[in-house]
Amino acid sequence: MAITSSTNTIGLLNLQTNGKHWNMDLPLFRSSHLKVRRFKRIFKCASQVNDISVEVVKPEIDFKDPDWKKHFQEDFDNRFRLPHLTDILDVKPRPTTFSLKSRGPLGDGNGAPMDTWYGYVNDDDRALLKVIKFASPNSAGAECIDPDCSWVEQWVHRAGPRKQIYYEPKEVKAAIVTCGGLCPGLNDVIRQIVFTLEKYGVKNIVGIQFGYRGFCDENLREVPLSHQVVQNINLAGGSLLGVSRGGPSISDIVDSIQAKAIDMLFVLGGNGTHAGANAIHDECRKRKMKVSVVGVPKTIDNDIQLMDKTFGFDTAVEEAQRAINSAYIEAQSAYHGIGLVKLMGRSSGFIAMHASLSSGQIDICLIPEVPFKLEGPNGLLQHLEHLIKTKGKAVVCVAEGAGQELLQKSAALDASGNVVLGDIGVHIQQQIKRHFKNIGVPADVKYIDPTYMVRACRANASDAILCTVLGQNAVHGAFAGFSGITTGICNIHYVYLPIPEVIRSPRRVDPNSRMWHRCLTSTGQPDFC
Ligand SMILES: Nc1ncnc2c1ncn2[C@@H]1O[C@H](COP(=O)(O)OP(=O)(O)OP(=O)(O)O)[C@@H](O)[C@H]1O
Ligand SMILES: O=P(O)(O)OC[C@H]1O[C@](O)(CO)[C@@H](O)[C@@H]1O
Ligand SMILES: [Mg+2]
Repeated sequence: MAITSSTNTIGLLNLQTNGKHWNMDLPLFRSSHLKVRRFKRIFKCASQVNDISVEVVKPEIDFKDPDWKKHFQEDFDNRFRLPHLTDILDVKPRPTTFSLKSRGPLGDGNGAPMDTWYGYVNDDDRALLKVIKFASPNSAGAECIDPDCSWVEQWVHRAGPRKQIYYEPKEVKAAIVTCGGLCPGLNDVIRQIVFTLEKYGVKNIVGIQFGYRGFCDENLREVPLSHQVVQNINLAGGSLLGVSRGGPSISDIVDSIQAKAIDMLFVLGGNGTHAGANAIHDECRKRKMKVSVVGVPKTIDNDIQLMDKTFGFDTAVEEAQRAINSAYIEAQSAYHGIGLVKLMGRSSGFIAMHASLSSGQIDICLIPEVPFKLEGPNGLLQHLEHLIKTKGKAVVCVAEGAGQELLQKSAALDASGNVVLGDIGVHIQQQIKRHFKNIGVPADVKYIDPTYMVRACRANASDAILCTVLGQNAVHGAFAGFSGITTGICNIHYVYLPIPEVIRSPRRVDPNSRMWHRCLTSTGQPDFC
């Protein structure tokens, strides 16, 4: 596998097993050798893995250079600089039309900003990306840049309304598109984008139907959006505009943006959608178009880098918890009951980990980041046998991407090119039944797969607030003249980030993190190696 170079990466681990290629960041120093040893241990654990090769790309920083911190910070500032219309176009700003001081009963949003109102964000405002000072690379979850774990400030741009804007609101045509899978809160974000655009004075707002596909399918017309249209859409789950995977080429999408005369494009989606948004931004730049492309990260999997969480994740966890509760009740009420719940999480086990933690009812949590064995003295089945003997019941939660090496490999891809996973839930269910039959111990296995139920619901309170802030900030970012950016929450502050930095690789549960250790403490499960 080719090693992709990433300037945010001090080292990069290229790990090959007989069945799989894993390309992982060593996000920051954390003693490469320690980390390699740990990965080797983890991967040897998986029963199908018998060939491991590991390569660590040498750190690019020369820590002997007395100025290395300065160089690191300069490089960091460059990487996190937000692309702006003025990078390629000679456009001049004008005073903003957004002011909460100037709102009148008609809400026309056209009042002049008041100099005495301190509600604007300064372009030089920053928020800290990393807030823990680790004393040692061996501290749990440590991310260190150098072997001494020196403190290096990493600042990112604060999100919010600016005093100067780069568009004439009355002339703006803004479009919103939602791509990928569903996620609770999509409608809340659409609604806030529309409200905020109108607050600036934008009249021409449209929705693109069914993801990127809607740009080029003649049967899919633009949907006019206004306060009235979106007023109550947050009361239902799903997306008013529809979603899809796959779709037209970037150049066809940009042709369509040009033909439709769109000035601002708000893109709601996960890592694939953001890769698309960034490519659209690049192509618009190449064509010298005055277009702001702004993302709002959407994924119940919570697999976007650098953010505290993505919208929809909390709601998905809450829904998942209901399924776990049902599995628990079934297991408790049956003789030798075993409840098994499969949850979404293609390559990241955040939903499974958080739902296990929040329910407090899980004995075994299985995630893609931590391989496990079914058979043998340290295997999952042996532990289940022990739980049935000692507690009389057991509840297991498995993320859909976990234990894929235990299943027959398939080459199938979805329309976006994502690998179609094997059904680990069904496999584990069958193996548990077979095992208990073989040992002559009765076991009543109840399997629950709430997959689409956890994401087709309406956003809960905390997600609704997050969606509101992100939707508003997306509009502020576009009016400020940024493009190729996304908006998120970072250490409880709201920030703008350049898209490439958040999609370098999917965010995964770190098996060395305190959160995973807390989950293990809560379930009491052993390592299944
Ligand atoms: N590398 C890429 N470059 C350009 N467009 C992409 C890329 N990857 C995916 N896309 C497009 O982005 C859209 C959504 O991608 P995908 O289906 O992977 O969902 P996602 O945004 O990752 O969300 P989810 O979290 O639901 O998987 C699709 O229309 C797909 O064609
Ligand atoms: O069936 P679909 O729509 O392709 O979505 C399934 C995928 O969506 C996700 O929830 C990401 O949105 C993954 O966890 C899951 O693999
Ligand atoms: Mg994706």
